[in-house]
Amino acid sequence: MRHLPYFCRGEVVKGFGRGSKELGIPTANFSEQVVESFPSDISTGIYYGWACVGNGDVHKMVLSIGWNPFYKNIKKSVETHIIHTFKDDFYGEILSIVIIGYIRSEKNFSSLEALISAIQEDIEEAKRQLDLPEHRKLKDDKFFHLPEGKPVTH
Ligand SMILES: Cc1cc2nc3c(=O)[nH]c(=O)nc-3n(C[C@H](O)[C@H](O)[C@H](O)COP(=O)(O)O)c2cc1C
Ligand SMILES: Nc1ncnc2c1ncn2[C@@H]1O[C@H](COP(=O)(O)OP(=O)(O)O)[C@@H](O)[C@H]1O
Ligand SMILES: [Mg+2]
Repeated sequence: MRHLPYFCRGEVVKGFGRGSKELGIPTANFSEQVVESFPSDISTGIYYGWACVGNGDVHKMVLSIGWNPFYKNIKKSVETHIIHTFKDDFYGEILSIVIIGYIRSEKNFSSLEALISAIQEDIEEAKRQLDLPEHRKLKDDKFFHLPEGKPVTH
């Protein structure tokens, strides 16, 4: 797919607060400025890749780009669920990600449970894909070791 792998860094901002509360799956949302900096022709949908908060460890992640049709958002969002348990929230911190592969398009669902189980399947698919040697190597990319504080995309 075009644009992949895509490296991106930006501040974590507040969303609608649904991820943790309604879905039990928190997503770190990028600011509008970062969302607008994405290539306009990048497909909306669900992706997998690697992510790190500040200078922390690099973890597996799943990412959603789009309008969340289940919730009919008006603004496009780019949200990362990091496959790791954090002790605290990290609003205001710099999140660095590399988007590696596409999983599926965004969908509407007939129930919250159906949305949650689709996301859980995405997480399992991401875990499997990211164990492949060609995907694992991006975990060690120098991008993750550059000094933070430059919320610049490239
Ligand atoms: C892996 C993954 C897959 C998702 N798939 C869909 C989807 O197919 N349809 C949809 O409406 N929202 C989807 N979402 C987005 C959730 O609806 C969204 O993360 C949730 O509403 C939390 O939003 P918030 O950060 O504003 O609280 C997905 C999110 C993730 C992390
Ligand atoms: N594993 C995780 N992945 C993503 N965000 C996490 C994780 N653990 C804790 N968080 C925190 O939860 C927040 C996201 O929760 P969420 O309910 O989606 O709220 P919001 O709607 O404000 O994005 C993130 O901004 C981050 O501070
Ligand atoms: Mg969120």
